[in-house]
Amino acid sequence: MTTIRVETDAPYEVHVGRGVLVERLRASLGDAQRLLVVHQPAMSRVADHLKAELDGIEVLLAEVPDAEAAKRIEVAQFLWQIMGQAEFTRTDAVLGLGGGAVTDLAGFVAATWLRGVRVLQAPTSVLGIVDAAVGGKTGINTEQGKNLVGAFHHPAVVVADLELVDSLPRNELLTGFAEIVKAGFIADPRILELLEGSFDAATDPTAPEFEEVVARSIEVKARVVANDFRERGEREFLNYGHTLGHAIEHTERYRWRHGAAVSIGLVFAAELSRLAGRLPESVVDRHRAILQSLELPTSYPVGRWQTLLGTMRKDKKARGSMLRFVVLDDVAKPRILEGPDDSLLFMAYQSLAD
Ligand SMILES: NC(=O)c1ccc[n+]([C@@H]2O[C@H](COP(=O)([O-])OP(=O)(O)OC[C@H]3O[C@@H](n4cnc5c(N)ncnc54)[C@H](O)[C@@H]3O)[C@@H](O)[C@H]2O)c1
Ligand SMILES: O=C(O)C(=O)C[C@@H](O)[C@H](O)[C@H](O)COP(=O)(O)O
Ligand SMILES: [Zn+2]
Repeated sequence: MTTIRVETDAPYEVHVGRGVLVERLRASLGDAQRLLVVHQPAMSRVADHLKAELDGIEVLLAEVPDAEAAKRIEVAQFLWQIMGQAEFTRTDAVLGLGGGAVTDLAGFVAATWLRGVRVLQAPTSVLGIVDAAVGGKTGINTEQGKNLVGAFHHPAVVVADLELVDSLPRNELLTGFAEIVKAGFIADPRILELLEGSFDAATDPTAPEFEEVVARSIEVKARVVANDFRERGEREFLNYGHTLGHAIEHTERYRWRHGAAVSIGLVFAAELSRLAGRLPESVVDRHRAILQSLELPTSYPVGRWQTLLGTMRKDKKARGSMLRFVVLDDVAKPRILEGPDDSLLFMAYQSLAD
């Protein structure tokens, strides 16, 4: 088992290993008398197993709709209702069991119930393990956009049991790699070398290369959120590729996976960096080559620019009417580009055409 400590004002550990779920969760329950397990349909058998194993505590199971359909106020309301009926108190705890959509939702419900109860995160997708479950950003979507309502709320522990990843479909596993590629370009070039060295090994959950890219990505995230939990500076770099990525998810009515939209967003941000005179073309090409080797999309139909631009104006990095983007000066040299000309943005968008 690998353990990575996140040194925030309320430090916690991220455990990654096989068969570690029950034991690590049990060790982190503290004095909770009730545990609300918020899980995706794909995790219902694991949730039943947890209920049987965690004796001495009342375990409430709440299955929520799959993927982004869970990140809605109606689903949060359903969970608040269960907690109210169970007389859930401040010593009780919530567990997010599933992909990033569920860890975001469970974290949000824990952050808001009684103004904050403990949340334990058990991510089961690659994306959830390397990114969503770590760092304490929680939230839900609204009609207007992605993650527009949420709270910063540290998890008490993150337990990533790689045995659960065995059932993750291959395409879902690969979309999670968009965030791994992001971590490589903003902070850790070794991740990119490992991916380029052998895509097969790096994406095989039983291979040491997979464990290394996963651990390195978590370490990138842990370092950044320890320095800047509330995103007043450096944490914005974790949003590389997300300004357009989130707008695509919204425009596509959340039928796209986050990782697929971020993949296109990464190419857009790299092209914007190049057009702004910062990044050599070779590094932009490297983005495309790595993402395409992972079977992730790197192009997007032209003709949706005005809708996407309107949605990007609601991005959390915007200040008033000024759009702000994470760009690169080089690999591992992220910067903020403030208020680029619409014409520059449009040129970057046009470069996404097939
Ligand atoms: N809070 C953060 O810092 C942060 C970071 C990155 C992404 N996110 C959010 O995470 C979400 C994306 O996460 P995701 O890609 O995991 O999507 P997801 O949670 O929708 O999961 C993707 C699919 O995989 C299935 N699945 C998950 N684990 C499985 C398993 N072990 N076996 C079989 N099926 C499994 C799910 O049921 C779903 O159908 C987005 O909402 C995104 O905004 C949040
Ligand atoms: O943890 C962060 O900070 C990130 O930006 C990580 C992103 O991968 C993640 O998708 C996050 O949910 C985006 O946050 P948002 O603030 O842009 O909604
Ligand atoms: Zn993301």
